[in-house]
Amino acid sequence: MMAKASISPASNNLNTALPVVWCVGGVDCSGGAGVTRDAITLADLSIHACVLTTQLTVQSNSIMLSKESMCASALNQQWQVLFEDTPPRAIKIGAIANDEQALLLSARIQKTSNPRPFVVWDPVLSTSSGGVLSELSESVVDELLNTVDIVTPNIDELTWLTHLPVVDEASLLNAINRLRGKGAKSVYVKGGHAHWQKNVSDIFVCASHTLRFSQPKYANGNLRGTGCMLASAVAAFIVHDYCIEDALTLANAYVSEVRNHTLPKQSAAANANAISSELTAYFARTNGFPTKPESFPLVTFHQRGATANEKERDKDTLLEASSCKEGHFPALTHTHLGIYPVVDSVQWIARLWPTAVKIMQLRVKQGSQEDIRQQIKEAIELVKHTDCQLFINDYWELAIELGAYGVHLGQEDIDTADLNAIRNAGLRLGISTHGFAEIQRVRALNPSYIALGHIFPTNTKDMPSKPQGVARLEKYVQLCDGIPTVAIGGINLSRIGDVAKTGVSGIAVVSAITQAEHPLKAYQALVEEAGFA
Ligand SMILES: Cc1ncc(COP(=O)(O)OP(=O)(O)O)c(N)n1
Ligand SMILES: Cc1ncsc1CCOP(=O)(O)O
Ligand SMILES: [Mg+2]
Repeated sequence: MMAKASISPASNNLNTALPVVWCVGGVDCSGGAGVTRDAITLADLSIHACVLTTQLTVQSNSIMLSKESMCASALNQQWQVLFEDTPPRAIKIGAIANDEQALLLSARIQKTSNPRPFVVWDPVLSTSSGGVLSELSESVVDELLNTVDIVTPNIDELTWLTHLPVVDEASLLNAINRLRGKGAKSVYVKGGHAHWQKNVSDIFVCASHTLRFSQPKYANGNLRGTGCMLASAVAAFIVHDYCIEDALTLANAYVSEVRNHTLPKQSAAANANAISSELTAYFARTNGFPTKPESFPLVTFHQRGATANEKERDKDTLLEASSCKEGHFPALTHTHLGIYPVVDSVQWIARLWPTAVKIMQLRVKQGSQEDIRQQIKEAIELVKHTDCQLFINDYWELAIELGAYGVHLGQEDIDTADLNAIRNAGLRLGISTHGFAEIQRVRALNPSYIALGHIFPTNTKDMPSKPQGVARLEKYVQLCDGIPTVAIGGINLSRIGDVAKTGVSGIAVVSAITQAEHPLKAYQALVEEAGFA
């Protein structure tokens, strides 16, 4: 499983109906960007926004006339009055007018502990109409970088923060490294202005890994404030308890859906009514939680090595990211999978196959290579002339050599396994995932099924991630968009009914069968309770 950056949002002291996020930034009197855009985005994602104003900008959709900065003590008062009443679970910072404001904010944030809010800094330098909003000295920028959890510049802002030109992939990575060297815990650079890229490719870098988020090139039309929207959405999804990788994936999909939803379509109706379409295009429509599979970015992932050659390896993976393996793994023979027993010996396969089970997995975690090889061989032999689709966990080379039906791999395995060899040998491939980012990573590989877990707490395996629950499972199934899905983790007779209602294609279980007093009866009861009979 991909290592998740360890970031957890604080919880509110107040028993408010909605979680609270503070937006700190400038008021754009046209409503297109700034804290107005933040508050609308947050409300759209079921968050209450408190607004701490740093400056009033007098601007329309096309021109910025002037700005009036708030003095630091007025900003301080806003902080004080809100803090007792509606403490934030996250803070989204936008345009900071000057050093005084910035130092006040970083001092306040550093003193806020227990619970400590998650802080996103979108370092807005200027308006889309060209007005400069922020003048910060280098030491103050560094202070802020060391205070916040994530900084989200676009390419120009990255240059502003680092004083480094960013003109291609190498200089982009160099500037990100500079930012991290200055103390930024994690950096998310928006690639919208990266003229050298074929697709829009945003990049997230933290201490342990790098993720790329790619979308086809888009036109923003008259839509403003998409950077504010993205950073606010990240704060919102963190507060809704998503890990940072999933929060970024969801925020990216959210902005994409708002854009698609807002910009005029090239339809006859839009053309006939071009003037009003133009006008409405300034004003982002609300969207709610993103759900459309086509608006989610392609995600590629690279674990950062601990060796000197790290830079080179990062580069390799990033290049590889754009060429994400083409082709599909073979489809499953039966896609209504039903109950999917995952067992640790060939004896269990022998015991269960008379049930007419449609899919099983041999997951052997102990024993000599010779013993494992023998078990895989016998298991393949046992199900050879049956309907049962047998997947071999981990041992993809043996699975190919011994002619298995399929292989099941985890997130780390797909970094090292030869996926082309598996596909060329005609084996099916199932892959484990643990959230939105991993699903988007894996969808691009066109596997035979996607496993989703762990849904409930489990004693069978130590899981670094949190249980996902049935509500998220339902969203994951929708995102898999027709690729067969398998739910796994802590699923038993009392939980299986709710799991089956999500529309998942199969339900994998270990202990509910292998620790049952009567495993065959337990299998049958699960089939019936899930409505798979
Ligand atoms: C159906 C199914 N889903 C998930 C897993 C877990 O696989 P993986 O992440 O490779 O972890 P291990 O099983 O190897 O511990 C699975 N085996 N089957
Ligand atoms: C292998 C695995 N991967 C995610 S959860 C899990 C174990 C599931 O076992 P159980 O069904 O006993 O909770
Ligand atoms: Mg495995």
